[in-house]
Amino acid sequence: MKKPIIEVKNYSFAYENTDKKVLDSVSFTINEGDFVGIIGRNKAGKSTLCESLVGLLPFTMGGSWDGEIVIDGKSLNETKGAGVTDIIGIVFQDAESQFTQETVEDEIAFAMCNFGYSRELMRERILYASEACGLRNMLDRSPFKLSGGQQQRLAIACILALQPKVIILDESTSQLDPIGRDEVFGLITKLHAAGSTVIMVDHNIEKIAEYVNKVLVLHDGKVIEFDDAGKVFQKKDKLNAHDVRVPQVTDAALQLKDKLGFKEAPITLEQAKSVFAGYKKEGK
Ligand SMILES: Nc1ncnc2c1ncn2[C@@H]1O[C@H](COP(=O)(O)OP(=O)(O)OP(=O)(O)O)[C@@H](O)[C@H]1O
Repeated sequence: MKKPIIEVKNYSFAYENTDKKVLDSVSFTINEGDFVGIIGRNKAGKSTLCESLVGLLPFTMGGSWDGEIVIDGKSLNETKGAGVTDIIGIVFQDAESQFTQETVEDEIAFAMCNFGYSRELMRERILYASEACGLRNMLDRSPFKLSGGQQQRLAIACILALQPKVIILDESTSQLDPIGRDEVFGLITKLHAAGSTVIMVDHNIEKIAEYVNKVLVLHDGKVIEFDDAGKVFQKKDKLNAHDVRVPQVTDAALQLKDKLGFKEAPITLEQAKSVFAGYKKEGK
C-alpha cells in the first residue's frame, strides 16, 4: 500500500489582518509517488495552499489557521513549520528574482551552505542536481544569463540538491515559451519516474492532463474535486460551474460520448488517438 506523505486535515487559513478564510476546511492526502496537479480559477487559494504545505504559511509569513498539516509523519503545528526542508521543497513562478549568486554552481550550493552541509556533500549534490537538471556544463555561467527554461531548471536543481521527497512547482512554467515549458515538464517527468512526489500548480489544463495522475480542484478555498485525472475531467459541467475548463480533446469527445458509446472520454491527444483509431478499424 502507498504511504501518505502529505496529510491535510481540516485546514483553514486567513492572511494577517483579515478574517476571510482563503483556505476553508481543506482535507486531502497525497501518497508517496503521486503526481498531483492543482487547478482552479485565479485567487482560488492555490499558492496559499502550496506555501502552507512547506510551512511558510502561517509559521514564517504569518496569518491565522485551524486544523493540521502533516508532512511525512511530522505535524507542522508541532515543528512550527520547520524541519521539513529535506522532505518538501517549492519552486516559485519567478525563478530569476530568487537568484542571488554569480554562478549556477554557487546558486545550487547556496541553500546547502545555509543548512551547514559539508564541502564534500555539497560537491556531490551539486553534481547530482546539475546532472539531473541538464545544467552540468553550465556550472560557471551566470544564473541571470540563462534562458527562461534553464532558469526554472536551475530553480529546480537548487531544491533537488536538498533531495526532498516532494517537489512543489507553483506556476513555474507560466512565464516560459513552449520550448522552456517542455523542458520543465520533461525534467519533472523524469524526477517523478525516479520516485519523487510532485505537486504542480498550472493553468495549462492540457499539460496537467498529459502529465499528472491526480487532480485537485480548488475553488474559493475549498476542495471541489480530488481524484484520478481521468475521472475529474469527465465532470465537465461541474468544473465549468467553478470556472475550470476540461482539456479541449475531452470537451470534444464528451460531445460524441453518447453517439459513439465509449465509457470515459480521453483526456489527452494520445488517448484520443487510440480511442478513435478503434472506431475507424471497426468501421463504426
Ligand atoms: N499576502 C497576502 N495578504 C492578503 N491576502 C492575500 C495575500 N496573498 C494572497 N492573498 C489573497 O488570498 C486569495 C488567494 O490567493 P492565492 O494567490 O493563494 O490564489 P491562487 O489560486 O494561487 O491565484 P492565482 O491563480 O491568481 O495565482 C486571494 O484573494 C488573494 O488576494
